[in-house]
Amino acid sequence: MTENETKQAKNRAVLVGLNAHCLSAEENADDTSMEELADLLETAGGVCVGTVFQNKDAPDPRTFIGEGKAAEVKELVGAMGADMVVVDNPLSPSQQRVLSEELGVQVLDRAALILDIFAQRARTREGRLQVELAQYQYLLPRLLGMWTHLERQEGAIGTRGPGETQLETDRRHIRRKIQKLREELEQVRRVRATQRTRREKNEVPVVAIVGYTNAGKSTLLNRLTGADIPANNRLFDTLDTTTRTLEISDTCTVLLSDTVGFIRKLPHHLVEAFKATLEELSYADLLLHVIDASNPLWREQAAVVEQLIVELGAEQTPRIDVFNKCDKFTGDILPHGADIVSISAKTGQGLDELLEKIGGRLDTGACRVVLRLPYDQGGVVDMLHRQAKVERVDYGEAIEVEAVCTPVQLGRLKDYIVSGWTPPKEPWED
Ligand SMILES: Nc1nc2c(ncn2[C@@H]2O[C@H](COP(=O)(O)OP(=O)(O)OP(=O)(O)O)[C@@H](O)[C@H]2O)c(=O)[nH]1
Ligand SMILES: [Mg+2]
Repeated sequence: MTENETKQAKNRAVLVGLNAHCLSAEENADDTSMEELADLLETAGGVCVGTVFQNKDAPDPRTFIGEGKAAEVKELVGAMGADMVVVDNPLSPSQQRVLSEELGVQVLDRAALILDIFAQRARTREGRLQVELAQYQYLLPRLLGMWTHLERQEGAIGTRGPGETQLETDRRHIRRKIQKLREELEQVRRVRATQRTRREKNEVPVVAIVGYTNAGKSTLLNRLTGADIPANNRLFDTLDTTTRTLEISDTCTVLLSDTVGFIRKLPHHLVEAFKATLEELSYADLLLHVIDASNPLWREQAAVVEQLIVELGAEQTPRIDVFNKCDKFTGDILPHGADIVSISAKTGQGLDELLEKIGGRLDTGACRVVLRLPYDQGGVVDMLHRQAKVERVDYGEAIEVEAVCTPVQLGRLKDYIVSGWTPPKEPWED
């Protein structure tokens, strides 16, 4: 066991939540968000040793929960031997500092806890850079209070005393670091953009799996493609995108991607930092929104995902709602419809129907076209043999191909199509 793990295993936390009329739903705590907070704590490697909940008209500007409640929390911290307090609501940097001083232990809010989990989980270079960027952005306004939590990751930051001049040096240091991380990320992304262009040239439709954390996204990808992505019953198990090919039918092969799970109150810095990864969603030809139907809160969870899809500019992308864990489902009747399917990624139930729907979504509007390709585009013919139904190939002045293609392929091949299909007019072309 490393020193870090020993240290983390010891974290005993008191959870605190505040419900106030004047706070938005995003900022408020309730029973279910407190339960989720306990799951998050466990995922981060801590244990919950007590919970304090407070109802109040408005948060206290100084201590957030109010002096009296702070005293109560302090007592509980002492009695339970806790070394950390986690507040479900977002705290301002100064509230976080004041609380930490009054309680005598480290105080985190939900955003900081999620950041910590992401930091533990990120595996790829891009993932790590994104988390680090989000951490520094979170840290910058909090430097005065010195966030001991981060010291574990960045020994250099926390080991110095927070003297006034030192503080300025630290701020400058962090701003430089943020700048450097942005540049490194830019570099990584350029490489990825090139890969994406190559993938698009290959004309394979991209299907992205999205959904609330723990909904079963990785299990589904594993089940469909025989991949072996870890799928554990904990939050944010997957942080890095994995892509595999999947044969839907004789004429249709797709790329299927697993993505990072969403959660309520995802820290803003994190959404910002991960935006580039998540923007992959808007390049997808189809989204599979995996919903954990066995969770009584699936409606709320699905709404969070919907909202993030909009925020990421992917609301126009066609979507199939996949109600998962139907082997465990005991509640009301689930919605059903053309773009909805119930499955169990665990038992395999409903997967044929899902494949059919994916195929249908990508195949509908398939039509027979004649293409004329210059000889230097011979690769397209190979692609058509793999991805579409080729009926005839003539090698004359140019290569003439008659094939049945899906709408996605048609769009991409439009420059070569000589008959059978005219690209739809863009609204501004009239
Ligand atoms: N009963 C049942 N359990 C399932 C099903 N699908 C997934 N699970 C379980 O749900 C838990 C989470 O599954 P994952 O596939 O890791 O979920 P995920 O959406 O990838 O989660 P994150 O990567 O954390 O966002 C695991 O314990 C799975 O075994 C299902 O159809 N039925
Ligand atoms: Mg996963």
